[in-house]
Amino acid sequence: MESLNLISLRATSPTPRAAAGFSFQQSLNPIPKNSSISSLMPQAHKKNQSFLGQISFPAIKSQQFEVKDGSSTASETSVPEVDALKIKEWEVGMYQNEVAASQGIKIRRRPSSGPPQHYVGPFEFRLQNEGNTPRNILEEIVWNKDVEVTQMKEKKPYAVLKKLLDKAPPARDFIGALKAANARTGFPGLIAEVKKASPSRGVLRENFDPVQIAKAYEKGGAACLSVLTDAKYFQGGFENLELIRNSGVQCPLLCKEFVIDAWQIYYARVKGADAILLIAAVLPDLDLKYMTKICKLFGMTALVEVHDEREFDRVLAIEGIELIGINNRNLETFELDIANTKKLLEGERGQKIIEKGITVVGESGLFTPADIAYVQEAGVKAVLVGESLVKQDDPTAGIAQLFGKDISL
Ligand SMILES: O=C(O)c1ccccc1NCC(=O)[C@H](O)[C@H](O)COP(=O)(O)O
Repeated sequence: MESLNLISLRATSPTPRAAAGFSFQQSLNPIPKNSSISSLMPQAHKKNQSFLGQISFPAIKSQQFEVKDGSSTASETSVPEVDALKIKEWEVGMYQNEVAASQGIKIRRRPSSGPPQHYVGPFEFRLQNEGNTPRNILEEIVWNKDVEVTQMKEKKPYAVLKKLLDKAPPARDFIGALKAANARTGFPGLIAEVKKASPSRGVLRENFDPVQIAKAYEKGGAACLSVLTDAKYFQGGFENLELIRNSGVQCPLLCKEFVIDAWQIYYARVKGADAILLIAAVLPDLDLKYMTKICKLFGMTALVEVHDEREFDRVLAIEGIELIGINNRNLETFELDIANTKKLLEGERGQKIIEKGITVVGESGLFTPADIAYVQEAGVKAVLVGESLVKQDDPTAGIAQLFGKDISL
């Protein structure tokens, strides 16, 4: 039975929908042109489409991205907000969860039991139950991101970003930089992470100057940099990405975000990102395909992250993916095991990677030259390293220590 816990009681803000979060109408991902919603449904779910028949999809305020002859446009349609429409939005949100679940994705994109907040006069109550309580940290991050992106999109809609895109400097070749570093040093190309804190480790560096750290990494021989842009859980920000981009640092930059909406790719590009992280544990195949295409359109690289065999197989089946990260950290439990990289690259999967010419990045938990040698032996051509470098007083020296050699030369 559902437990009824009063977990918050506060005056409502002037914009209760935004304060409550989980407002779905602006957070629907754009649906590729010429796709009907039923064509996006897995077969197993097609029989269960009672609510779909009643939804007029064009009527939902949505932002649709169109790709035509290599050019991109975004359009917005508005309709009056009515209660019935809100109910439909919930149904669509739940449907997204269903599609994801059918692909083995355990992370729910948003709460499945309806809006968690209930308004009684000026007060707000939350009824806690399994459907509206995140099951793990990754799910919590994703649900919060949904609210955050909805609010950011209101401030900077596609039309605004499109104009800013034209002014952004061209994207740098992320994979090219990794390959060149690998060829030059004989070690995996290094993506060094500019990260102040993380949910699993807390604050990693009190005295955190993103530009100083980025310059130290570049000096130490990093091929590329990864910049955390999430503020709530990692104490990062898009301002860090922008500051580093404008500081004269030449390394291509990865926007380390929790992407749930194509709008975030536009925003990252405007802020100077050359690459962006797409997490297979969060994004269904259709999103991965679609977002990868948007990245290509912008000259950006998608780093598609997997943690287990199922995610790896899904991603290997998608055409056009050139960079795959194997995360040694389970983002639901925080468990770290660098043997995960080896396990996933053994046998047929490793063979497929070679045949398809995909570059693999070993991610997380790399602290010593032996760790680097271990994942290199497993088949990676690049590594993504955060904690062991960012904690060093001198991150330049930290890189030489990590590789057991000065790789800047
Ligand atoms: O690190 C976390 O606590 C975490 C929690 C939830 C989602 C993502 C998380 N980390 C992202 C990463 O995997 C790392 O930042 C990255 O791979 C570098 O790892 P490390 O070298 O171990 O800092």
